Amino acid sequence: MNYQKYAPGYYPVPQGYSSWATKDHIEKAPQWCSVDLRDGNQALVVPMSLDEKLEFFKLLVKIGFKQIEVGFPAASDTEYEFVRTLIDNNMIPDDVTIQVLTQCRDHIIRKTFEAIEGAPSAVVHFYNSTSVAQRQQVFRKSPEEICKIATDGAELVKKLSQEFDGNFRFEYSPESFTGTEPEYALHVCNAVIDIMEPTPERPMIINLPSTVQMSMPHVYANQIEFFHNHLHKRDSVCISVHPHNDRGTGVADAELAMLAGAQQVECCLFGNGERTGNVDSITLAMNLYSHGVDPKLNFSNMPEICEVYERVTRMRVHERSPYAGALVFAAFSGSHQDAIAKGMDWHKHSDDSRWTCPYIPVDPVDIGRTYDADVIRINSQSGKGGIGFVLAQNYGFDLPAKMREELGYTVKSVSDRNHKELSTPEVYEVFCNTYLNKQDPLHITEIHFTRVDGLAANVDIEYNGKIHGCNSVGNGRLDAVTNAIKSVTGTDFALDYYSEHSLDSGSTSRAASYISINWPDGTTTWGAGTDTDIIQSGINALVSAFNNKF
Ligand SMILES: CC(=O)SCCNC(=O)CCNC(=O)[C@H](O)C(C)(C)COP(=O)(O)OP(=O)(O)OC[C@H]1O[C@@H](n2cnc3c(N)ncnc32)[C@H](O)[C@@H]1OP(=O)(O)O
Ligand SMILES: CC(C)C(=O)C(=O)O
Ligand SMILES: [Mg+2]
Repeated sequence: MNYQKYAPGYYPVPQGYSSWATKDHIEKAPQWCSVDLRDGNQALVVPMSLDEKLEFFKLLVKIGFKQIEVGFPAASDTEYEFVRTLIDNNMIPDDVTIQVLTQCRDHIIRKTFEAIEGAPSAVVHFYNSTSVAQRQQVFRKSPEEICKIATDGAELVKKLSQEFDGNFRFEYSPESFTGTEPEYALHVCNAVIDIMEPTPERPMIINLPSTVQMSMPHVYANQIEFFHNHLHKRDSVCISVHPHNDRGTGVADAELAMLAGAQQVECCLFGNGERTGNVDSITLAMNLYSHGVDPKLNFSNMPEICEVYERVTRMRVHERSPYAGALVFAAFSGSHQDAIAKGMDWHKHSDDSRWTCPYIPVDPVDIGRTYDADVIRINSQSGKGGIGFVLAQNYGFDLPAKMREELGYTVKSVSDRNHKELSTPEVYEVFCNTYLNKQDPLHITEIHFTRVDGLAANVDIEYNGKIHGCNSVGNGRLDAVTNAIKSVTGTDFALDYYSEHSLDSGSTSRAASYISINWPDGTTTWGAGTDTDIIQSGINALVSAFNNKF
């Protein structure tokens, strides 16, 4: 790889434009502008059909976008028809403004106005490339000639906005801004502002795209602050950013730019868009949300958003896509699971309403995900805490700590041996097969208790296929049965641990019991039992613990 072939292609602003760096918090949501239906759409292998665009538009409205770039009407019949369909069928809610993109070329601008004629509220977004590379290689024009493309475009947009019926506002982008000298880009933008004559009542948008991301995010933020300080009619101009993600820092670009004075962010769901995509609206909004700032977008039904997005764009939401991916709340590793299970429990019983659960930046339930299916996932990296959590959450078994540890190793080894994740029912199956109500080689077929001095038990025990009748005594029922088992089997062991809890609520509730017994050779075995009768549940646990020795 010949790194000498490359050099930085960006143009930093002079020193003195980084006061944004003293801020560590974004205080309010920006004006969001979805560019899913334009920048996102133009990057798809198969652009969306009219019906797909309509469905996506409705999804964006439902999420709460108030400004939606709906297309590039001059690009194709579908794009044009889509815009006309929205307008002609009154499908644009009163509080939503549509936006359309056009190059600064006469026939394309005219076609764009035909597409939006009669729109209740529309932003005409016109652009031309200003970068050094495009001036040299694509347009082969001087800086002033390139500036004239912008100002001619602005003149025509302004003229047609007075000729066509509709309520129009304007956005201008010096496209390839990040490859443009900031002073020159500022000169072009100010020339456009001077023509459009925005007012505080009818502001225009100056969009500073990182068309191709070329620098680290702080360089971009400095550029935004430079514009914030030097744009004409600043009180009548909304600074917008439109970060792409070539260097993988689109979110950082947008966030630092907001600190530096950007008021609008153009973005796409799941970071769809040209090449590596546009900045991801979900990450940006949820980053605000997770800091306690109202993002003004609603992602409470993330599974539905993923489903519609994947179907209409034919793209895939990556498993690690922030906040939305299938695995972003999943913890496989033992120490994470342990901390999460304890954190969840702490939150259940704490008065502190703020979410601080370890390893999970937002409560999955807030965005329509579930704890059991999404959070604790079991494989060979898992630990007793997580495995215990899965059993407790889904089946109500609250295992004693030592037993949980033993089950943990058993479950891990099954996953390791089979080289696969274990589903919740599979974890339960391992628990049942290993501990629950085990009947072999010993099984109690009949049992009667009578109270004398202490407790007497008359027990029929099937052991290794043979039935043995036995009378025994003890200081309680479990003790009497323990003595009967010892006498029939000729073994010696000591009851070490016993606990029980109810499994379900109501009159027919079952009890779950856990018993460990110590053996003369120093080993310990565990068993679990269930029954509607609490005594029988304890006996089942005892028998299981006994059987686990053999
Ligand atoms: C960074 C971005 O995302 S910008 C948006 C990009 N999106 C798209 O291009 C999708 C939609 N585009 C299209 O469907 C087509 O490109 C159309 C319909 C707009 C135009 O189509 P065509 O005229 O056939 O082709 P094309 O786009 O290649 O035109 C290139 C010409 O436009 C000029 N041009 C390109 N962009 C601009 C602009 N913003 N302003 C003025 N002129 C421009 C080029 O210099 C070139 O000029 P030339 O004919 O003198 O060589
Ligand atoms: C049209 C412009 C804003 C664009 O998409 C870009 O520069 O990335
Ligand atoms: Mg773009």
